[in-house]
Order: sequence, then structure tokens, then C-alpha cells
Amino acid sequence: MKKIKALVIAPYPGLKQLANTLAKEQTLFDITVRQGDLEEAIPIAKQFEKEGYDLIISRGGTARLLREHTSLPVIEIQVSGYDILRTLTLVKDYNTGFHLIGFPNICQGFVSVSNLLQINIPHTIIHSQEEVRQAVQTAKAGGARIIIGDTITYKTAEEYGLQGILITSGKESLLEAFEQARQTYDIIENMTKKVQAYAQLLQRTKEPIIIYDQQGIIQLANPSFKKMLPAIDEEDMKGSSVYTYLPFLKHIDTHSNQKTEAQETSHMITINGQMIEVNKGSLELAQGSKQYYLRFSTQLNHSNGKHAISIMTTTPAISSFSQILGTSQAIKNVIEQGQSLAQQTGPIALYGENGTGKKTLAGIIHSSGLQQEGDFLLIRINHDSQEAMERLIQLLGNIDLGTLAIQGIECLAINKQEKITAAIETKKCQVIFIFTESPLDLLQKKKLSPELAKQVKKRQIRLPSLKEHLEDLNEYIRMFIAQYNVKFGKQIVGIRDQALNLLYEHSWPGNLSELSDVIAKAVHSATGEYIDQNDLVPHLQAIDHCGDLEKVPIDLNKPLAEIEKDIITRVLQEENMNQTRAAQRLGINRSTLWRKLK
Ligand SMILES: Nc1ncnc2c1ncn2[C@@H]1O[C@H](COP(=O)(O)OP(=O)(O)OP(=O)(O)O)[C@@H](O)[C@H]1O
Repeated sequence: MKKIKALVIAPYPGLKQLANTLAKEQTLFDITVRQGDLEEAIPIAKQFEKEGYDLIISRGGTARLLREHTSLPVIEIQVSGYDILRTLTLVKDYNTGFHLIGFPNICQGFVSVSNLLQINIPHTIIHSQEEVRQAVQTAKAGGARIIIGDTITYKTAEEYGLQGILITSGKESLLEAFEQARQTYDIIENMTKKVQAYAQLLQRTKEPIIIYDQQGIIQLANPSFKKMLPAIDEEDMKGSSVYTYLPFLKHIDTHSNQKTEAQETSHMITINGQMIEVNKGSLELAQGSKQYYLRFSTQLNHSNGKHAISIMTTTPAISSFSQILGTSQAIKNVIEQGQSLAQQTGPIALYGENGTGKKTLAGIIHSSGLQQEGDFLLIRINHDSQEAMERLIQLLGNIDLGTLAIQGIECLAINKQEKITAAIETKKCQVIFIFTESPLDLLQKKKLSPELAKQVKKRQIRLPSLKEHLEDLNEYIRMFIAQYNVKFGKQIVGIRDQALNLLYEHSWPGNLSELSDVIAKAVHSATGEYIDQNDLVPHLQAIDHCGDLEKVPIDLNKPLAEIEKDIITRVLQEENMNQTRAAQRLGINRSTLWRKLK
């Protein structure tokens, strides 16, 4: 069995000797004895701490001082009744000028024993070492000649020309200290095992977790948390303030309700542009002290449709109405309506076919509207579920500023939509609903709650399909060419007339998203300075080809690769050729989708 490595620091020579004698009989311990009083003891303790000692045994003021300077447990050799009795026996036959100076425990013991022996010794109770000097001076002024006390008292008495008598520790006190050391070690060892198990669990868990105290000082941050904030140096994190890294917490902590602190509270926050759910809870520790923990969700930001809702925080790519391209009357109307709604409060509805620029317009309204100081959150409801409704209401509860663009509320049952509508009424943030059909059509099809339809009745904008404003097509093409030149490092200067005609003739079910994809592929594959027919045909054909497959059932007898292609094509079709949404539904990224379609 492993022996307990104990360091005895004896404040006076006699104790060192006694400890050395008793150490030999202690089979459970591996004991080293050193002599050192008060400050002298600190470097000794530090040295043995480095050498892997388990605990320190010392006495009086030295023991108390060591506790402040070492992380090892310090066991104090107590002054026992025997020690007091021995000292009293020594002094009882002198009957002049005694004075006892000591901490409360010593004085109380002394008073009880001296009462029993009917010896009257005046005493002064001190509570800190700093009081010793004053107590000695007062005792001297009161006629004391002999001062009884601890090492420091004894030395101070000598400085003032008085005789000091040290209350020495006997064998029993030291043996008692060894026994206490053994018990403390057992407790610590058991606790260490538990702490190690919990610490390892925390280290391994994928959920980012951080623990901090009531002053906000970080006590523990697990590797997943450090991964979440990779820019931060691990060393800097230890012992520093949690608010430096997570400024949003200040707001949460100042507004947290003490009564509900026992329960976890959930908040939505943005870290490195990602929307993350964070749960805050408190840990009740010994002696009424408290610590707090934060658990960060790693789940919520997925936008592949598997989750009840997907949340994205984005800085809108286009932030002002003047950046909207197009000179057609249809686009002018959109701009005019958008500018007006941006200055109003109350929920807004934007509707139009897929890829017509609804999310883009929502971003512009946010950036030029009343809520521009807050975040712009894009929420997509993926299917009808209680969870989707609850998450959305929770999110609304946590957001006061900013804009929430909600897509897909019509997926939810009417009663759930009503609850969300009620929650929105109490909020100051801007809410923009995004639909592919008009609110009126949805209402007639009983897909939209009448209350919600009423709320957005006076504030709605329809985005025209690309087919409706083909006069803007040329302008869009040029802008997308410029964008993809930058992305792919190309210098395409324009599009040949025949190629342009192809684009004019195309039906554009996926609108601007589809156009953007086609131009991206064309810019990518073009070898000349202009995009010509050859650069476009395969991409337009790929899209048209998908149309043919719409009614073809998925044939499970085909090779796996072909079944996969059919499924992708079918999903693309269902998403009106919007590759982004199809990729989201399939849980793959857009480039993988392209590759699989080739
Ligand atoms: N006014 C505009 N000027 C330039 N590009 C635009 C404009 N509006 C939208 N776009 C681009 O068109 C594409 C589709 O836009 P957006 O995603 O906003 O459409 P959406 O109607 O919300 O799409 P979906 O129906 O798929 O959700 C994006 O690539 C966007 O950058």
C-alpha cells in the first residue's frame, strides 16, 4: 500500500525532535521533519509540494500561515488539555506576574483547566498575529513578568524583556495530528478519485462546458469549449474572467432571477457568427458557495432539415435598398414597399417563388430598418412538431432586439401558429415571415392561422418571379459573372448573344438562385473571355433533364449510384430546382450535390 508522504514543519526545535522520534513508529506514513517558524516555513512547504508530498503537519501560527501559501492540506497540531496541564503544572508554584496570550481555543482550554486547578491566570484573547505585540505591551504595563503562549508570543515577550513560556506540544497532540492526517488523506483520496472521474467525463464530452464562480472567474473549461473558441489561448483562460470571452453573459447574469436559479435557463447567443443555444445552471457547493456552469448546444445550428428548426445568423450580403439590382417596374415596387415597411413596426410577410430573393430582402429590411442594432436571425421550420413551436417561442423569449426571419411557419398546425403569433405580439423585435405563396392563398387552403394572416395583411410584399421581369435578366447576369470571376479567379467579360438568348428562353423555375447557379457553373467551365452556348447548355440541360424525371418512380432495382441520382433529381424537382434547399434536405453540401448529378 502506498504510504502517505507527510511533511512535519516544527516551529521549535523540541517539536522537531519529538516528531522525528514518533515518525519511526508511523507505518502508514513516510514522514520528513523540518524546522521552520512562520515565514521560514513557506519555502520549505513549497519545495516539498513540488516533490509530490501529500500533506503538511504543523502548529499554531505557522500552520495557519502555510494554509495561505500551499495547496497541500495542512493539519494543525492542536494544543491539548495535557499540553495545558503540563504548562500549568510548571508555572503553578510561581505566584507572580503570569499572563496568557493566545487564540480563543488555547485561552478557553487554559481557563477551564486552570479553574479546575484553582489557579488564576489573567489572559488576553487574540484573533490574529498582528495583535500579539499590542497584547504583550498591555500585559507588561499591567505588571506581567512571564508571558505564556505560542511561539510568536514567546518570542515577542522576549523582545520586550519579559520571560516567555511556550506551551509545548506533547506526544498525544502529535499522535492526534497523525491520526487526523490519515483521516484527511483518506477523505481527500476518495474525493480525488471522484473528481478525477468527473473531470475525465467533462474532458471527453462533446458538449462544450465551462464552470465559473460568483465573481465570473473561470474554474474549468473542457476541451470542447476551448475548441468552440479556438482563438483563445488555453493558458490565458485559466483564472480569467468568463465575461472577457462571453460578453453576452453579463447581460444574462444581471437579469437572472435568483429564485429560478436552481433550474437551468436556456438562452440563444451568437458565437463566431453561429447561433448557439446555451443552458446556464448553478452548482451548490460547500459552505454556501456557488458556481455556475454553461452547457453549449452543438446540435441546433444544423440546417439539413433533420432538426425541428434550423437557425442561421447571417450578416446580410446586401444591406441597402440601393444595392438591389433591376430597373423594372416590378423591382421598383418591391424597393418602394420595402423602404416603407422597414420603418414600421409589426410583422411583415414576404412571399414569392423559390429563389426570388425573399431572404435577401428580409436582410435589407433588417439592415435599413428600426432593428438594425440587433442580430438578423434566419429560422427555418422544417416540419410540424411541438419541439419546433417550443423552440421558436423560447427563442422569441430571449430576443428583444433585431430581426427574426421565419420561413416555413405554414408547416405547423394552426394552433401552434396561433401560440407563436401570441408570443410575437409581446415582442419588440421585428418578425418577417417568408412564404412561397401569398398569405391569402395559404389562409384559403387552411394552412395559415387567420390571426397571423390578419397581422400581416397590411404589411406584405410579393417578390416577382424572374420570368415577370426578364428585362432585368441582363443586369443580373453581369453581376453574377462579376461575383463568380472573383470566386473562381476568372476574367470573363460578358456573354455571347446566342448564349444570352438561351437564358431568355429558359423558364427559370428556381428564379435568381437558379440563375446564380447556372452562371457559377458557366463561369467555372468557360475557357474563353465570353460565356458562350457551350458553357451553358450542359447546365441548362441538366436542369431540364431533371424535369423529365419528375414522374419517373424511384426504381430500387437500379444500381445504387443511379438510385441516388434519381433521388437527388426528385428532391431537386420538389424544391423547384433550388440546389441549396435540395442539398439541405438531403443533408449534403451543394458541391457534393453537383458532383453526384454529373
Ligand atoms: N436583389 C438582388 N440582387 C442580387 N442578387 C440577389 C438579389 N436578391 C437575391 N439575390 C440572390 O439570389 C439568390 C436567391 O436569393 P434568396 O436566397 O434571398 O431567395 P429566396 O427567395 O429567399 O430563396 P428560397 O425560396 O430558396 O428560400 C441568392 O443567391 C441571392 O444572393
